[in-house]
Amino acid sequence: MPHKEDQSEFTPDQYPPFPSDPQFPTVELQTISLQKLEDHDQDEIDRAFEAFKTRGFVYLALAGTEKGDTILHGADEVARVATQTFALPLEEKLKYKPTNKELFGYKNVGATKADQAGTPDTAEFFNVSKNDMILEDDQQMRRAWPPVVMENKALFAKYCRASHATGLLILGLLAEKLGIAQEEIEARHVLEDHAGDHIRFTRGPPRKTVEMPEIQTPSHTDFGTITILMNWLGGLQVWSESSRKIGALEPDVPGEWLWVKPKKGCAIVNLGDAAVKFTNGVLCSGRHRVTPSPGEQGKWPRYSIVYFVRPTDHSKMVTLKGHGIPAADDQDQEGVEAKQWIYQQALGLGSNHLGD
Ligand SMILES: O=C(O)CCC(=O)C(=O)O
Ligand SMILES: [Fe+2]
Repeated sequence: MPHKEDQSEFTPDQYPPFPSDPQFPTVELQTISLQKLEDHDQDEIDRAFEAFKTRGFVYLALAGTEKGDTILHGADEVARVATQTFALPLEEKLKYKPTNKELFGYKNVGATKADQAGTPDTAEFFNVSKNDMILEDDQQMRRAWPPVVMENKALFAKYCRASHATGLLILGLLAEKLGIAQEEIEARHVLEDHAGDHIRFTRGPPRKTVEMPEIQTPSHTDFGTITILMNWLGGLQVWSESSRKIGALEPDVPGEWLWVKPKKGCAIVNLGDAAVKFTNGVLCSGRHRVTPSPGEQGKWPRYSIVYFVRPTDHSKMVTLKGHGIPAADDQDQEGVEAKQWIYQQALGLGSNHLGD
């Protein structure tokens, strides 16, 4: 078992606040109430729709609903498991590298290029597959997981179910606004069907210098449909201008990086490239990256817990039909399957840790 001090790496009670210095300009995101969305509050749905069309990112206030409370409290527990996972020796973690054109398992520091010059990233990830975690105890998993993950399977299963359902609730409401049939969304995101969905633990090292030149996670848009992110320290930045170009490594429109201040009681929810694809660019997947935390916050290692909702492996990646979706020339085609589509996006980001 890991030592007790390994767990002290995640100490949210001790974190200083995000600095209010103008050298760290922050983005204004809409705060959307999960409870109001669950209650089908039309004003809240309209605000969420606008935000996902223009910026692709919102704060989602979680407290007060069963799913929201599971994510809010579960994220702290998952982060504690993350500290134990990352505390394993590197050679042990490397036994869990991705295989089979999937992104599950361990991504070591430096496995991705942070820029065109090939500068290595500084964050490590561990991606825990939804489909393995939601199995009954007597069912065969597709992959091997470290004992610390296996011991917490029930926690992960609960977290996956709550996050998946929250993502689907939002996607269903956005689909309704666009006139997309609910079955089109549901059929592509059946919980038990195999998908690239996973809980990602991320760990970024404390900042080495005030200048903080290094990038923990390079500029990207998420590949899946919707992402539910829990973080406690600053470091996440979004590109100020929205873009609907799928797959580019760097921003393709002029703008600047703005910090996303973590907000207590809220998840940060953003759409991914699959949502852009399904809606022919009506919905936006916000470009983002992770740098070391600003100011005093940079003294702590930075953890985040991310849930990626992705289309199931055999879903066809085509533009869906709906009154709010401009016609696209792929609408009557078969489309590439999601698993292949996502793998290609990952390779496009310069990942060199992926098996095939
Ligand atoms: O750590 C964060 O705040 C964001 C992580 C992220 O963007 C990702 O893992 O895709
Ligand atoms: Fe991301």
